[in-house]
Amino acid sequence: MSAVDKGLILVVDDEASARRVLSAILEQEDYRVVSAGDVDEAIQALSRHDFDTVITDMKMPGADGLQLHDQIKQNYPEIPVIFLTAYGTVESAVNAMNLGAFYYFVKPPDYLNLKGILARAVEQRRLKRELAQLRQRLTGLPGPAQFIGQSRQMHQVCDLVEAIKDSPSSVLICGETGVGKELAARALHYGSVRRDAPFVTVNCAAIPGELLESELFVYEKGAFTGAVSRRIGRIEQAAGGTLFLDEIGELDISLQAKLLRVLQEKEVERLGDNRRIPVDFRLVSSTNRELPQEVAKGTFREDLFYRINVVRIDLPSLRERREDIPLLVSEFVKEFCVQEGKVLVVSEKAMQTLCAYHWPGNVRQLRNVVERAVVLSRGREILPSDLPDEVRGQSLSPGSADSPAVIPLRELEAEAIRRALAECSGNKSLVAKKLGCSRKALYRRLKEYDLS
Ligand SMILES: Nc1ncnc2c1ncn2[C@@H]1O[C@H](COP(=O)(O)OP(=O)(O)OP(=O)(O)O)[C@@H](O)[C@H]1O
Repeated sequence: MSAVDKGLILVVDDEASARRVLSAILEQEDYRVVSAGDVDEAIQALSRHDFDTVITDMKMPGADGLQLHDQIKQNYPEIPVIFLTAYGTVESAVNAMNLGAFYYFVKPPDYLNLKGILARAVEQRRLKRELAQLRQRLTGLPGPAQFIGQSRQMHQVCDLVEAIKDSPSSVLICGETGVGKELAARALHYGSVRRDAPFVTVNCAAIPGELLESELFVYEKGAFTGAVSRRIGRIEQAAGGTLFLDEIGELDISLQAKLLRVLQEKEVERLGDNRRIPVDFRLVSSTNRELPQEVAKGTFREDLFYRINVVRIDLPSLRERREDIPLLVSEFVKEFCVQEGKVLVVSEKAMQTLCAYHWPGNVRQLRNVVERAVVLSRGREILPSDLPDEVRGQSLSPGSADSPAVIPLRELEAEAIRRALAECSGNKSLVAKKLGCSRKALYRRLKEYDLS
């Protein structure tokens, strides 16, 4: 970061000369500037960079400044927006200020005045950012969970979480490793009426059988070899709150029977003194196994399966919702830049590489890759060279270590469209040209594969 870096500004104007003049003036003042010629470009830029302020023209062909303002207020409410407007649109700019815009100037603006207002906007943005960080530190982690994702699948998950959060019914969260199952469990708890009671996690895969039993149920001194003092088991600890059994598919068959009894009788038998204690908790479980298959094999009790699976939440893998990758990347970059004290953006090529990878470890892997890139990056941009070899080197060639030997044609076609969209920054005419199909055919496939 330059010692005099004053902040990152997005300038939006359909007139190239107006963009150039304003950008040059701001750069002279030690602001960094990204410019966009229309609202679509501006929205793409917003998903990639963490702007301190947006300065936008009001009237533009297609979507106008007001629509951009709406989008910013919805998705990035902390970014101040300054309007540049012609005399004819002053009324709209005043309305926008009533809806939360920071300021407006009639074109051509008095640049001295504009610089003063911009400095205040940037300062306000920094204060809000600091406040959010302080709040997060004060409330302490683990806290309420925040799902990042705009895809249709993530909207469906969030709607389901919202609909069932206050119900006492048991929930089973299914999905591959790293898709956010624990995050969903936290969202359920911290969004619910139980939020002030404990959220207790037990990882059934990480704790061996006998120890797991002692984790779950109270044990007394001498209850079994190694038990030296009295302690409240996890089930009792979750009283009034949520018990999250991570990887429930790993629970051995004798513990499955004990858990089933607890769920049926709403009582826990204390290990060691055989007293029965009433318990009230909501059970949320997660698994990356196909439990019906385990039931069929006899390794998971059918009666327990029905008890824990009253409501099922399926979390999609990251490759099934690639449109969320740019947003996840930019949020993780912001988070790790704060941690590392850096200011970084992701280069176009690096973002394309991230969007094209198939992410077997899902969001966890993406988060780790971004953290590593932020730590390694030496310049102002994250480049493909800051990404690990496996992410850079992946191709759709059959038989490579990570990719399946046979790729369904639909998947190949959807992948080709995603890559072209990323390469052409979403310009549909160019995408259609590059793919050698008509715009109409492209739009049909975009709809069919749910790509935006
Ligand atoms: N939608 C999301 N938005 C933001 N962060 C996410 C999202 N999904 C997952 N993460 C992050 O990815 C990491 C892994 O998430 P989590 O532990 O919830 O996954 P999991 O499905 O429970 O994994 P496992 O099956 O391996 O236990 C966490 O750091 C989590 O915060």
